[in-house]
Amino acid sequence: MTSIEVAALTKEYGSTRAVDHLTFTVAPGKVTGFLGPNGAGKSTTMRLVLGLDRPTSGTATVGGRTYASLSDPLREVGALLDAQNAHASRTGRNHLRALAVSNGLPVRRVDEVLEESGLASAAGRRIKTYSLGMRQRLGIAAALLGDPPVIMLDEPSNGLDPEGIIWIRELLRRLAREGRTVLVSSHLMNETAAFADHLVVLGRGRLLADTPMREFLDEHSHARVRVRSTEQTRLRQALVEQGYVAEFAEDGKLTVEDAKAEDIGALAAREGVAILELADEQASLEQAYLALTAQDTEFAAAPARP
Ligand SMILES: Nc1ncnc2c1ncn2[C@@H]1O[C@H](COP(=O)(O)OP(=O)(O)OP(=O)(O)O)[C@@H](O)[C@H]1O
Repeated sequence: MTSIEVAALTKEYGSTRAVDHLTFTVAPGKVTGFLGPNGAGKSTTMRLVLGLDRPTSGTATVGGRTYASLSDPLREVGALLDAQNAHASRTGRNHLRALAVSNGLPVRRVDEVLEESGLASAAGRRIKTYSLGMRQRLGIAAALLGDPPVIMLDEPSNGLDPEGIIWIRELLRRLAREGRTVLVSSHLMNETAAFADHLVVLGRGRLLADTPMREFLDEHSHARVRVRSTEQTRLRQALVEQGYVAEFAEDGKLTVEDAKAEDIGALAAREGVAILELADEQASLEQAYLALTAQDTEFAAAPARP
């Protein structure tokens, strides 16, 4: 079982600290979602794990060894960093064949991964005719070529259509079930929640969260009720008196935090207020994530002037 270990990792580009004293471990048998806004340092961290860049300080290792010291790297770590860097005038199949041959991998793997990534029928076409989604699939096929126990994918859903997004989700789940170590970056919380067992969140190069997905969900998505009645102001008053936080939404409905529909319905009945609409709602996970990273977004839009 092979983990990815990042320890006190720091990378500076001139005066920019892209990765700031980062420590976390990516465990086998799980999909770990690597989240953070643009510029948070996700790609830099992955590049450092792959030895494509040298850390300013700290270490990034796979199974206790640096990538550069692995004797058979493609059999140990499969990675998708930039799907655009394949040789555009080659066919998809030839691109994978060249990779297999130069890395001493069995050529039969080429057809297996083409099949697995849904590219079999396009394998004879030149990569320059591929859509962005097909290039992503080709990049993922290349990452799987050596049948590695560790897989790192940087924004693999980029350019994929809804069918492709479901495919990647299922692929990631399967790779984790097979006991592999799977690290997948994204800047979308809801997308990540659909496949990740564990979350590592970065903001401006720093670690903001390293937590099981379940715990993040329990902690950050709370129950809330939306209610519309014949007497909204009176209902709100009654709710506030009972200790609820109840605010008017733009559509005139009341939003009651940390509440259940059945309790609010019962309270309205006691007050003699007629309910017109009543629904349980989960606060958006995306909002919790945005709140977590709000201070650390490099390219946040300036707030609108009133
Ligand atoms: N080669 C480089 N030279 C100078 N600065 C760099 C270099 N690579 C990354 N950076 C800077 O380091 C910071 C982290 O970038 P990085 O690409 O790792 O973030 P990211 O989380 O992957 O974001 P994105 O989702 O936009 O790819 C950014 O401020 C970026 O501008």
